[in-house]
Amino acid sequence: MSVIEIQNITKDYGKGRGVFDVSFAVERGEVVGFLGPNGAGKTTTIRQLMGFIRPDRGRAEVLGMDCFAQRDQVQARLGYLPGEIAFMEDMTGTAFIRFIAQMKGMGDLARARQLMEFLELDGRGRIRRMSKGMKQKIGLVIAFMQDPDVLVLDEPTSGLDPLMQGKFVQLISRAKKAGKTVLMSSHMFEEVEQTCDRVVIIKEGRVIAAEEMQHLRQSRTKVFLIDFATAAEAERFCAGGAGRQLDGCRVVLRTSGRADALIKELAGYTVTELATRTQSLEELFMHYYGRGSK
Ligand SMILES: Nc1ncnc2c1ncn2[C@@H]1O[C@H](COP(=O)(O)OP(=O)(O)OP(=O)(O)O)[C@@H](O)[C@H]1O
Repeated sequence: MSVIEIQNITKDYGKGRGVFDVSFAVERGEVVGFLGPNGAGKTTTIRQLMGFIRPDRGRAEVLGMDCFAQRDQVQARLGYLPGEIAFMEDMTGTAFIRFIAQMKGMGDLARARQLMEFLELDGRGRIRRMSKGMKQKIGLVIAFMQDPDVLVLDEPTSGLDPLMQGKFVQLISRAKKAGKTVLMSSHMFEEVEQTCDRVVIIKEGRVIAAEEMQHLRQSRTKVFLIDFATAAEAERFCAGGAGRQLDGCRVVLRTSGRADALIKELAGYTVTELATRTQSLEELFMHYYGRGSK
């Protein structure tokens, strides 16, 4: 049985807004990225998973529990980071974390303290005066402090600086090693690439692709920039195969093949410069986002 199971959920807000017939599952120990452009339906899907809203049709389950009918149990078992966190602004960060821990029936705050230290969060000030990044750290401490088996994170690194984004990646890696199950929505391609086993891509309320990260990595094309000693050599190379573009003494080659064949072919030429660039994950996703819904 999958840890998270979403079956054909539809939440129709009218005028084509909402989510439609969304299905996917997350297995135990898997880290899945939930990606899509603004307004695609990521938060709407996650809110149904948390039991905050009831699907018009379909069913969402976590650990075998119905997310709406058994929402109290589901919410108690999940580590959840909302996209927009509602804080008690007059409390200090530490007091708020303590308050949530009490509500969750947690006696031991050692893990919360460790997380605050790891994220370099000084929780003494009032939340009202905190930056977005500091508030996000509070949200992360709350999501992780119970050491939950399942984590659902909506835009976890929004507002975090690159150093803290790196720390977040470490948090996820540790969670994965400990066998936790993670679903996270994100706009940050780099962190998704570093953390996720699989991605589910949603566009205009519908899932348009679900891919293994390994497969995505392999399907990225490489771009080689090859400078030849003479334009004649560049022309000769260019005529030798597909995907080659001539620019004076330079040839731009796009390929998803291995570099080995290219290197062997180039041995017959005088190459003055060779540079390579891999298509970024962002470019690859743009290809999906740009594609029409199925
Ligand atoms: N309560 C609501 N009433 C009406 N429309 C809504 C409601 N909640 C969301 N929507 C609409 O549903 C669509 C999906 O919104 P959602 O917040 O799920 O997108 P998202 O993928 O999380 O986007 P973002 O990355 O911008 O947060 C949007 O068009 C949004 O305006």
